Amino acid sequence: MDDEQIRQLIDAVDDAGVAVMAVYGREIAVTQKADDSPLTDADLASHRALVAALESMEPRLPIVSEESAEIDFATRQTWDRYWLIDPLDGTKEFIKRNGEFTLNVALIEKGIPVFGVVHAPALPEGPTTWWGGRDSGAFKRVDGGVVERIRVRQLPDPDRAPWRIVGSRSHGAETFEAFCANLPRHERVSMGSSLKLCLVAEGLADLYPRLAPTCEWDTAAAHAVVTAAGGDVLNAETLEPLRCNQKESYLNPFFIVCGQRDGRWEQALEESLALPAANAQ
Ligand SMILES: Nc1ncnc2c1ncn2[C@@H]1O[C@H](COP(=O)(O)O)[C@@H](OP(=O)(O)O)[C@H]1O
Ligand SMILES: [Mg+2]
Repeated sequence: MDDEQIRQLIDAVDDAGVAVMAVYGREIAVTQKADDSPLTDADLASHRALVAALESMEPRLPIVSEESAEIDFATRQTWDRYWLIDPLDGTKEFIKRNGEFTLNVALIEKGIPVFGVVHAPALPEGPTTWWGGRDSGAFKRVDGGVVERIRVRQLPDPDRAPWRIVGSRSHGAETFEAFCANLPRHERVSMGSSLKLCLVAEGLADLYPRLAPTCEWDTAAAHAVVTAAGGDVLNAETLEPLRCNQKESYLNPFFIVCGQRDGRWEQALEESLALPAANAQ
């Protein structure tokens, strides 16, 4: 991605954020999808805006969106590069109107999220965008202000500063608790959507254990930001980096997001994965 493409992409996600906020400002009609997850007009408005923008970009690449994902694996396997989007991540938080939802666009190359944009249009500090890629580093901009370079932090000595562990507001509380129970002194932060990965990318959280289901579109864009900021998104069983487009299903394995790589949490992960709740994926 060159600078002009990055600018175009960030503008496209900003514009889709405006479409989402138009729905946020009025009464939100919610329907249930086949898998029982909620869907609003905002998911669809954002999907349409992002797809139209990506289709106008060069080079033209295939697109997988949470709202248009029925593409068989045999076809997807032939793709070297494609866009993977979650038009509205944290739909439950959107409905609760707590601001913790995001728009997500990732560029996937040979299964690896190499560039990502995450946009949170309704945070108290103002509309916020994180982006990053393999060749460019990771950045954040709040409310159209200055662009700030971001970086993960080193896991502190817990006797001096507690580790900061971020978990979902709405999913996987049991396995999150089990993981935390095995850690040294720490504090817990609850957050909706891919904002959890952005907190790690910025060095505002140390670990995000996700020992509960997610899909590839939930994580890919923020995954690219985390790796560009010096962190990792690792399969919780193998500790190998997460990859997209390796199988028919879009489900991610359980994973852990960490800042600067450090083995001090591996024992806690092993112990929490041994629990029945974690094995019932
Ligand atoms: N049983 C399940 N299977 C697959 N994905 C799930 C899931 N339960 C939750 N998720 C994913 O978790 C995301 C929300 O995570 P969090 O609780 O951390 O905000 C949802 O994103 P959407 O809001 O885009 O549907 C959804 O994709
Ligand atoms: Mg999602």
